[in-house]
Amino acid sequence: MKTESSTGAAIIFDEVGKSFPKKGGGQVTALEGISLSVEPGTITGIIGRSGAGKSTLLRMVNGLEKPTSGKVLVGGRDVGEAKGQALRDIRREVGMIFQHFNLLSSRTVFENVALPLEISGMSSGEIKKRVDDLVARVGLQELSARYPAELSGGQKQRVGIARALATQPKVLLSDEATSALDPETTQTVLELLSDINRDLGLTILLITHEMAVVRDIASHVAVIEDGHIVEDGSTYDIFTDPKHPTTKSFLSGVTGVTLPEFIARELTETRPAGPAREVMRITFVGENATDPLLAKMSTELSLQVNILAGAIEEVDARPFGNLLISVEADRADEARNFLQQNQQRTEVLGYVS
Ligand SMILES: Nc1ncnc2c1ncn2[C@@H]1O[C@H](COP(=O)(O)OP(=O)(O)OP(=O)(O)O)[C@@H](O)[C@H]1O
Repeated sequence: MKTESSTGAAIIFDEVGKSFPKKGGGQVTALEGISLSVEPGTITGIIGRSGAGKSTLLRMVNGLEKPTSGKVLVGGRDVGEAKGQALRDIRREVGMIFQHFNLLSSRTVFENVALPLEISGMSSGEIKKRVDDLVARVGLQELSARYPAELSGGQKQRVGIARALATQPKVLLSDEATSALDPETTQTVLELLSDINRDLGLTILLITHEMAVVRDIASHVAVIEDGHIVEDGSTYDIFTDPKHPTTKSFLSGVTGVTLPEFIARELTETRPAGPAREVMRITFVGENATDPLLAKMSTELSLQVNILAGAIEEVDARPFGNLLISVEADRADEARNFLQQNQQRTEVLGYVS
């Protein structure tokens, strides 16, 4: 089902800084030197811990916060400089959804979605048509006359999404929109956001503290820490080849591949004297991700490979595998060369006797 189509707008952060006055004098620096280009029609995740600056960054896109330095451009327009009608125009093009939904409890589903259109002065006939369409798009046509208190969390977020889309925005901001939902409901809401992105082409910028959300929906990701972007790129590249320790720590819970406890306990950083095995992580990426490379390596090199843990996952609709193996330490170089020649990444985790 397609409502009136819109096209996404680019969002550009150009050397953005933001500080707040501190109680009792001085300044708190919330963001510093933020440069990031969000392409029109993409879904970008901003991930960071509490207090990293995510909300401040997001709120600059609709002018709820103004940068102290640098510029934020939405569809080429400078949000920080915009005032009056120009700012209202930008805000109409930027919808937002929230962790706690922010619905009006005294209004029905229909009336909540209609609110931004009433404010914009649209006729009631046009409002009815647009709202019915949006309520159907988010799958709530049967519940249009219900009040928020009569809805589940997932249904409330669907109302929030329909309301955010009412003014046919070019950008949708999501402020931890699935953090208050259970995992199953989170999946259905993320799928709805993906469908909306695909059907309407609007740009989605979402903040989260969960890499699983990024994996499931975003094509790009920026990792933010203490007000700085420490790493950004395509979700696939970040998942398969993270560089920064913060990114690695966000990923450790989500790639789901860890050493079994009895091996982790024995693992040493340096090779022990005597016979030993090297433990390595192999990241299978791209077209070779599902190839039976290990079997091939074992046969071609006559090498005994022990598989310790592993999984194949999908990121941005592309497979990547994560395998932890051990091989005889004396022949580990041969194994690494073989894998690298087949375009796979390896990382030495340590040694066991
Ligand atoms: N209005 C404000 N006045 C003073 N300091 C602020 C204000 N808003 C944010 N800050 C400070 O800026 C920093 C970044 O806050 P921000 O809310 O953007 O982080 P966050 O990553 O969204 O955190 P959370 O996930 O907990 O919401 C924090 O140190 C915070 O205390």
